[in-house]
Amino acid sequence: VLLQTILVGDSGVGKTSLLVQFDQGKFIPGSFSATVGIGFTVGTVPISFLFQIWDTAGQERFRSVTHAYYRDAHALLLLYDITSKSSFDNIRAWLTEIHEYAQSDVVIMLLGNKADMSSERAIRRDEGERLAREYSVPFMETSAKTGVNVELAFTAVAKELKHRAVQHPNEPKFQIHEYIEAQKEKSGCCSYF
Ligand SMILES: Nc1nc2c(ncn2[C@@H]2O[C@H](COP(=O)(O)OP(=O)(O)OP(=O)(O)O)[C@@H](O)[C@H]2O)c(=O)[nH]1
Repeated sequence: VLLQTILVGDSGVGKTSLLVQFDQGKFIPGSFSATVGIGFTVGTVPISFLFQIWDTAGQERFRSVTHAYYRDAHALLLLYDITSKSSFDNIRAWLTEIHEYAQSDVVIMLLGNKADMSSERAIRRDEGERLAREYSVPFMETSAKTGVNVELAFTAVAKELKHRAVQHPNEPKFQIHEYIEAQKEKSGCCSYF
């Protein structure tokens, strides 16, 4: 099964960095040149599902190019930057676009990236949580720099997709929210913030 996950969000929120951190376990500082068209990388996740990951360009002028890719996506990681109010405000616009172009059963997760930059924080954690609750999507803060919650974000999405794919009628439904909360407690993630 090939699972396509797309990272979506404004330019500079850290989509490419998050992908590199997940795929290679490292942070390469400095700016990547803005992704032109569609960046592409393949990574494996612990549950050995092949993930096909699209890293979409956040820049307005590339949007028409990316619409076509929403249709085939199984999951969307929607990113904002916790130091950028505009990237947070634009999440609603991204969600509108997602609802317009993506499959109705697409798995969506909201991520507040750059959680390591606490001194420049512009969006409180509970603001992210509230927005996520409003749209009934799971949420966590991540850092492509320190790696906090990066593995968890991708793993939770992969598990959700796997359970959907192999769901037996009598099996209890996978609860992505509960899974994330349990993992967060285990890793003590939240003391980072
Ligand atoms: N401190 C910190 N910096 C980050 C983090 N993630 C990304 N950055 C930095 O933010 C800048 C933008 O990151 P990119 O990964 O290029 O962002 P992008 O969303 O892929 O941007 P586009 O390709 O333009 O859409 C770079 O300078 C990164 O080094 C993070 O978690 N913490």
